[in-house]
Amino acid sequence: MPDSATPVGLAVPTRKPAPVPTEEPKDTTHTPSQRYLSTRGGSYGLSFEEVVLKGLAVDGGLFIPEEVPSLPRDWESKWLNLSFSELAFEILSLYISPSEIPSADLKEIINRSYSTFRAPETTPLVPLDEKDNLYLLELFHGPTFAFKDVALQLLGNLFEYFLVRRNQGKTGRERHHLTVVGATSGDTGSAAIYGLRGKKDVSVFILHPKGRVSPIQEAQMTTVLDANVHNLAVEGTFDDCQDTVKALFADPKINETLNLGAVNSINWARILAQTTYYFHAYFSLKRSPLYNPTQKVRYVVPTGNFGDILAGYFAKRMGLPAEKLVVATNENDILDRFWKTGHYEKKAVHGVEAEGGIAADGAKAHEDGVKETLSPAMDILVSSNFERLLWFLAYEYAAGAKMDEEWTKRQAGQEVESWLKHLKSKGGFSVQPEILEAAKKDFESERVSDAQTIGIIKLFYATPISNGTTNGTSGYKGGYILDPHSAIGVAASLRSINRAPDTYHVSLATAHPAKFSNAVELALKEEPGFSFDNVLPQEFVGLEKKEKRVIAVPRGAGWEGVRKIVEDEVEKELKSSR
Ligand SMILES: Cc1ncc(COP(=O)(O)O)c(C=O)c1O
Ligand SMILES: N[C@@H](CCOP(=O)(O)O)C(=O)O
Repeated sequence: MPDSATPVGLAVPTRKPAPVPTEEPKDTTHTPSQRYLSTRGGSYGLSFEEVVLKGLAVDGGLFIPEEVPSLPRDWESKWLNLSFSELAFEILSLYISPSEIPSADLKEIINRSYSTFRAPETTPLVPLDEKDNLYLLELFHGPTFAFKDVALQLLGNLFEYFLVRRNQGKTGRERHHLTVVGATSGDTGSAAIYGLRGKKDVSVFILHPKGRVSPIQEAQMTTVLDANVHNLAVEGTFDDCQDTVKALFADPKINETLNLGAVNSINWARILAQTTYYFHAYFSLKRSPLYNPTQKVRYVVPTGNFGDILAGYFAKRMGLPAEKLVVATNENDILDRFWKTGHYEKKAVHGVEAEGGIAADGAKAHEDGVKETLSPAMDILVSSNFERLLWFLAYEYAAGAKMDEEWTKRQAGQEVESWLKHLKSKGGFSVQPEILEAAKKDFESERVSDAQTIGIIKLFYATPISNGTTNGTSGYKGGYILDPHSAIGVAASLRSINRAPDTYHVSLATAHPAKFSNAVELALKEEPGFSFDNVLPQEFVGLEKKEKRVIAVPRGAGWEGVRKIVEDEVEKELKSSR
């Protein structure tokens, strides 16, 4: 068995062990920072620690805070020059009181989480076209080269902190053992594995759709040989993996015996952690010598499971002056169709879906409805976090009835539940015109085809960066190599700039291009001087040839088949470790 401190697969910085919590736990009655509701109407009075460890509410809903805190007075001047970690501390402290995690501990967890990032600014803001006010927010400088590291480094350390606190003085089967189950279309899996590999009292099971993640993503996950890491290659789509994970959470038996934990963005801590970079980008802009305070800011987000952009929505609700959040989808465009029509339907109903599963722009539809695109991490039909936005939209609609707060919240939960029942039974639902209007106040949306994605990768490689700095992806001076997901954001940004010139556009760059050789090679192989080897970080060289460990899950195994694998593997682990 490899030593968990010895990096396998990825060359990683050495991690410091988690410190023992600085204060004695005050039995089990940590004063909760605030309580959390379920988007399906339940209110369980749970604390931050409880929602982080549970992941999903028992009614199948997602947790949301009862109150979205407002920003402190003078936040703009007080936070202007803070580092990423200092900013994360200020934001997280609005949700987590020191009685739940003492401030010194929270600071230490945050600092440790971001010490693994390669960029000193953690998430640097790079000017892509200063004339057009277009900036790229590079979120891929963490250990696995994807934006997921920002939240999953923190979540891994939070899990560890809570488990150390719960398990003090306990031995053997008395110890709280967490069984993390997650679904991935490529990036969450490796970021979660990296955040949790070798951690005590945690087993990790990651389900990925076999053959539908990029070869580097697959290797990043399956070459990690730590005993507590289990990769499951599922015959099916990402949505099948996500449905299986949700079915496991809905099963009281496994939930009780194995203490399931979530690493997907259904876990509230993922969203909370991601709000930091929206603020960080805002302050990076404000500190720039060219900043014009009369210009507004838009954030453009390549979107799949709706977790990344939802963090922006929370930042906006807290008070960040984001004029709009722009949803950028690939050809799996359920979200774009929602903003255009008010219908949330699994199956495309507008003109782009042509007969025989071939769309007008040449995209192939899979028999299961998901198109395989050049941005595979966003090949998702049902975006789980959209449910959280639906709750807020339903809440505001219900508030029009001017009833008390309890009634309004209950009403919102019931509305969400009824929409989701329709999604399950009829494949879709429609919202009231007022709700669509409310959704349009904060959001716009764009759909970007594969052909457009390739066009954008080419364009920005061929166009020198306006200030001539070395870009963060390859060291190439002049042009910029975008990964296909980030390219979708940039394509949507250019369209948004046409509608809203004189507005800053912060386009979120969600992965390093080396993870997606297929799209990058397709776009750039004929460009003079281009070589994919120059894009490849040292950490990826030879990765695909390393020893792998993976469990195959045949089509038809169902969630019960996965449950059996999880139960058996956890039992083996517990036997060998205790
Ligand atoms: C590289 C990349 N870009 C964009 C996304 C979409 O993010 P979200 O699912 O939070 O909408 C993902 C996956 O989630 C991803 O891995
Ligand atoms: N694109 C994701 C899909 C899972 O999304 P999550 O944000 O809910 O974890 C991936 O790369 O796995």
